[in-house]
Amino acid sequence: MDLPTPSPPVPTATGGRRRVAVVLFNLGGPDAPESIRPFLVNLFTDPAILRVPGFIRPWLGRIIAWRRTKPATENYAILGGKSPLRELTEEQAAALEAQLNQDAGLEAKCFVAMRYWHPMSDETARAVKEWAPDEVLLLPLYPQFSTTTTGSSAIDWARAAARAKLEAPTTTLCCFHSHPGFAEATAALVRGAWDKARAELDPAIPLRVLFSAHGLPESIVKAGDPYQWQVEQTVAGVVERLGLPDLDHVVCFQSRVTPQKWIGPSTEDELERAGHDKVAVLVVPIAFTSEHSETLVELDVEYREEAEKLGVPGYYRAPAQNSDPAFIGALADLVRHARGSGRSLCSFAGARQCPKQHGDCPHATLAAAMQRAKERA
Ligand SMILES: C=CC1=C(C)c2cc3[nH]c(cc4nc(cc5[nH]c(cc1n2)c(C)c5CCC(=O)O)C(CCC(=O)O)=C4C)c(C)c3C=C
Ligand SMILES: [Fe+2]
Ligand SMILES: [Fe+2]
Repeated sequence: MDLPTPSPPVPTATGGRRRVAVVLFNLGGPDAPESIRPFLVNLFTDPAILRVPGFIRPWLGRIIAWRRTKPATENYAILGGKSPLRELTEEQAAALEAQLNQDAGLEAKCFVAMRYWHPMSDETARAVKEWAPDEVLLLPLYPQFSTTTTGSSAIDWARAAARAKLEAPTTTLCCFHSHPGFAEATAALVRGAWDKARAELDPAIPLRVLFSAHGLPESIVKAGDPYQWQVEQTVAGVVERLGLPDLDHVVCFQSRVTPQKWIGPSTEDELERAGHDKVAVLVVPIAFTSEHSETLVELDVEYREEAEKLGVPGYYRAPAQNSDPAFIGALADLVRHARGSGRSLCSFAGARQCPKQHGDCPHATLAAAMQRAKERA
């Protein structure tokens, strides 16, 4: 990917170890039942999510959030009334910080900026400013780039950083969908789950892997989002490293929440096909790097029940990466590469061009969108 606007490294303010603030982006989740409605309002009034004219958005977003509150509350009730995302992301931040601080010449501090619930960009940008870093690295915890996730977080960060008068040189990492270390770490987790499932299952029953990614409205992909293509790249990289010849596998999409047409096949349709084919399934979450409501409720409760009803002869689930040391090692590698790249928007070493989006690439236009957000702040 040709990514614009180089920002050359500057000498350290301290003259000693370079102080690098790493800001981990994630979506965020409610921390109590009463946070569910305002969290959903934040989500559905985001222009990256609800793509309608600006004057309608605050109204329509609140109506959609109001309608979504009941099913979301039921889901979070299963998890004790809150999302585990904040704690899990903070654990990832602490593990990454420990790895990075083993590097000579580097003093790293990892911060968390959630898009729709606390800690959000404004409070994190103020904390980063107070720490006075020599440079800032923005690290999405979404492996694949979508304007609805990484793009939205980066734009929100640019606004918040400008308001906090945080002027340290900043590098934004766009994605790491087929980074070798990430693919290796993910494949090891899938392989462990596969071996466990195979050991439990009747040897006569075939096992199919369902790589289940978060869905997106089809219109967002048609508008140029490289997300679906990058999900396919992740799956290809993981399958290559699994060492399971002729693996029966499919990429599918879960968590449809609006009535528009979403990209497919849906994970539910794939469960139906597995029931029809009488094959057991190993479901692998492939677009989230930590457990949250869509893995712990949708995959572990709802789809499991659905699979039973559909006559699927076995249902297994691979864990999300969370603070798996190999995954954290891959993040550390990404941080080292990105901060040394001399670019303000950085891809990872060996990233392949997205064939459809090249020339009109959302990563390339992200720099301009971040600049506009900064100017408007
Ligand atoms: C139009 C709506 C949505 C789009 C597009 C969307 C994209 C998207 N989301 C994730 C990852 C997560 N989503 C989470 C929660 C969540 N997402 C939506 C809607 C859209 N997401 C809603 C309404 C919610 C709230 C929960 C619910 O009502 O079901 C979460 C956090 C879950 C938690 O534990 O709190 C994550 C993470 C991706 C990767 C993505 C597009 C690529
Ligand atoms: Fe979502
Ligand atoms: Fe691209």
